[in-house]
Amino acid sequence: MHPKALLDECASLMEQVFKFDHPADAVVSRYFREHRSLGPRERATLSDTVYAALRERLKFEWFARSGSGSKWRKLSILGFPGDRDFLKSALTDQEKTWLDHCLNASDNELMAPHRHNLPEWLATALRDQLGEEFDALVASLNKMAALDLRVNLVKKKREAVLADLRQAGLECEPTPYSPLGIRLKGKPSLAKLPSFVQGDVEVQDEGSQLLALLMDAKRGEMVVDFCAGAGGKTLAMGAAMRNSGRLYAFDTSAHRLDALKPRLARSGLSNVHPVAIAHERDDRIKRLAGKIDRVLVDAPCSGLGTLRRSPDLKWRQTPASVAALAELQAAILNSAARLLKPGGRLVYATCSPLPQEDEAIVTAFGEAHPEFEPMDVFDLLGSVQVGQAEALVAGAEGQRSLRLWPHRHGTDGFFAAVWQKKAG
Ligand SMILES: C[S@@+](CC[C@H](N)C(=O)[O-])C[C@H]1O[C@@H](n2cnc3c(N)ncnc32)[C@H](O)[C@@H]1O
Repeated sequence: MHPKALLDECASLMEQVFKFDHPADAVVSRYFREHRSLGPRERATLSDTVYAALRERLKFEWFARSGSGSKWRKLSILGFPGDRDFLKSALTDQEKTWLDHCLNASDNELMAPHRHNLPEWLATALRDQLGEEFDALVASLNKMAALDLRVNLVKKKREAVLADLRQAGLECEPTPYSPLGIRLKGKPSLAKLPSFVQGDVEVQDEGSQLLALLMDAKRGEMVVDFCAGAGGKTLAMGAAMRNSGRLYAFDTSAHRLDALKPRLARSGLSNVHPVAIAHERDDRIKRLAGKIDRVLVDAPCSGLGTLRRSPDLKWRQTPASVAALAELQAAILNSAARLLKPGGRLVYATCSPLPQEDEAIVTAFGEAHPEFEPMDVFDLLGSVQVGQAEALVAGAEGQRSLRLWPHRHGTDGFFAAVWQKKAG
């Protein structure tokens, strides 16, 4: 496609994504469905351009206050990836001069928001938590998340899969923390890779693997994944249970549970039972009260720990949306806790770094439920062969929680707390 036409396509997609009425990945997918003539390289350029503008929105919008042409065209010029000469062949002389001026602007000329590119409420919350590490977090959010795989132990051991992947020409290494993880170099396509097709591996961020490991689900148990979604953690737990016992995958979104089905088929697991529920107080859940060994609440959350993959979330979430999520999280955790039998384990997790969605929910739950004893995540990680556990936890000794950050651990930002229901 001619660079001028490609830039026009970028500007048109940019305008749609920047309405922020739907998740960016959904808007991009819809655009591609409606523009079938776009080839794979053009699609990659469009999506890289839009995601760059979402990541660096405040800086780009600041630059876009000067120059000529529409805002969407200017954001596209700034976000356009790759060969500058190719891009410049689509620009007027005036635009070329403007772009050079923007590219040559030094960090000192920018104000703090144009460097961190976060809404002020979120920048404040993260600075409060991280102090001097805030800049390192900001830098990490502009890097691409690595492509991590989890080995399906029902089918193969990690060493064998590493050998298969290398044989297939992929560069890969074991992940530093998860004993089941493999980190790939680059973003190779997996669709036709034998290890993927035959279910030896599943795509799962290393942090998400650690959450599933905290459940330590065992053979023959009754386990509930309360907010299973497309089943990233369900599949990990099903394999940990060695395809035995019963693992219920609940979710209010039947659509998301549908996405679990092809993954289940690849995995070879037959112990997973997906159930679409109406809400967290659904009658089907009440029937299981007091009968379950382990319950995972991977709660619906702001997703602000996943900004490397979904930078639009920082513009779509607000303090009000976070407050509404916190109410839902507390309600789900309270309902899910009823499922546990004495001695059972409850794990509450989010992919949010915000204390309102994490520690505040945990504290309120602990105060209302003295029958649940906090467990120390440091000890639990050690017992499931996770290395360097002291680097992964936060909070008071005896009841530490998991706290993962992209800049420290190379994972998405995750939080998890664990309790055991007291016997009798
Ligand atoms: C963080 S996502 C789950 C991701 C999933 N566990 C995984 O590992 O891929 C949260 C999920 O909670 C579901 N959800 C929202 N409200 C719910 C409710 N009241 N009860 C159960 N699930 C709910 C959402 O549909 C969403 O799929």
